[in-house]
Amino acid sequence: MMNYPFTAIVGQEKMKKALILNAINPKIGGVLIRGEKGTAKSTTVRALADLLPEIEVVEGCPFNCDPNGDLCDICREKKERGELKTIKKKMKVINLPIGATEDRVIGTLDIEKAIKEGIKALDPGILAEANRNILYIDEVNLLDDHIVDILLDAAAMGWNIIEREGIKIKHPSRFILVGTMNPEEGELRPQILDRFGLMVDVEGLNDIKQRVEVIKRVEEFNENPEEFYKKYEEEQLKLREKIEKARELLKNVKISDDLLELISKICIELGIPTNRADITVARTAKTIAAFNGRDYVTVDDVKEACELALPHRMRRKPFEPPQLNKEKIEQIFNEFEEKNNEKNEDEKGNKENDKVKKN
Ligand SMILES: Nc1ncnc2c1ncn2[C@@H]1O[C@H](COP(=O)(O)OP(=O)(O)OP(=O)(O)O)[C@@H](O)[C@H]1O
Repeated sequence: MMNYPFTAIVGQEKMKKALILNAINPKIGGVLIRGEKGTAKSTTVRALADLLPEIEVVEGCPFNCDPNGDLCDICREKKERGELKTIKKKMKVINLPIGATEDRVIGTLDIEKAIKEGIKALDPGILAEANRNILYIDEVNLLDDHIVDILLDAAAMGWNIIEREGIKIKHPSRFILVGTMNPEEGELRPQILDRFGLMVDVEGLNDIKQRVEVIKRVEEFNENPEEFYKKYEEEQLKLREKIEKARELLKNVKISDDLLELISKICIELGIPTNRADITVARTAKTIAAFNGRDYVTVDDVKEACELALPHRMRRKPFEPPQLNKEKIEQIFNEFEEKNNEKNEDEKGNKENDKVKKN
């Protein structure tokens, strides 16, 4: 069945931005989307598939090995023999259903065959498919604890490791974790919360015009998905190209030491212990700059990145919803801008003094 087009989602800009940023830069580390029922969370994640770029993978590899990155045993042998061929493949959204068993997630291993043939004895699971793709979990807060632990281990190491009766088989598994959840059905364990690069709170639309537009578009889409898609084809193409360009530009995006200091100051003053926070804010700010077609980061990019990367990392009591201390952040940004203005004034003054001296 055809997906509802991403560019036809009404409003919900923050959720759309967070997903796009991850498509540009997988190193951001995914996104957790929290919100009430029926606010287009799952529709938007599924719609992202159409916008995803192509990546280079080893031809025929069930784990989508990166020819220039970590390789599974089969690809490593091929490389040593000089037989490694690469092809381009579109990134995908891989669904992890809530009821998935451990075998389905990590794959199944034929032990007798594995002794002789190694990794060839593995029937790949979801973690294989998810390598270098988006791993999507709807209702991630309802996922079985045991499966959560498997995901956390794989995410921490970048490898899926299967140990059975003294035999150890592994393959690369670096996925972009995207989860959606309705907080009314329970909060998420802090360990998994911290694994998401970004977090977005989605609220239902409160504008009559926007809500009417949703009814019209969804009805039109259901009546004739192909026709509906055609209406948005050009916009989809434009956005895909913008993502593609941003991926190229990202390599050259620079961030000043002043802005790095600002990021760390914010994290310290908000009492966020993990350095992962600073790193993610910086990466996200660079990616926002690239999406806007710039090769340098601005204060506004940092501000937007903080709003996406920090809320779920704030200290809070157990089971309290994650929330950003917006006033505190605003204050730090104001101080930064005041200091910058003073610096600029001083520099201007110095230049004028120089002029006077020269004359
Ligand atoms: N802003 C929007 N733009 C377009 N369609 C929307 C919007 N908000 C809701 N919808 C439509 O409402 C329906 C419900 O959306 P969806 O299933 O994605 O919600 P959800 O947030 O994932 O909630 P649930 O957990 O109930 O599935 C879909 O048909 C979707 O297209």
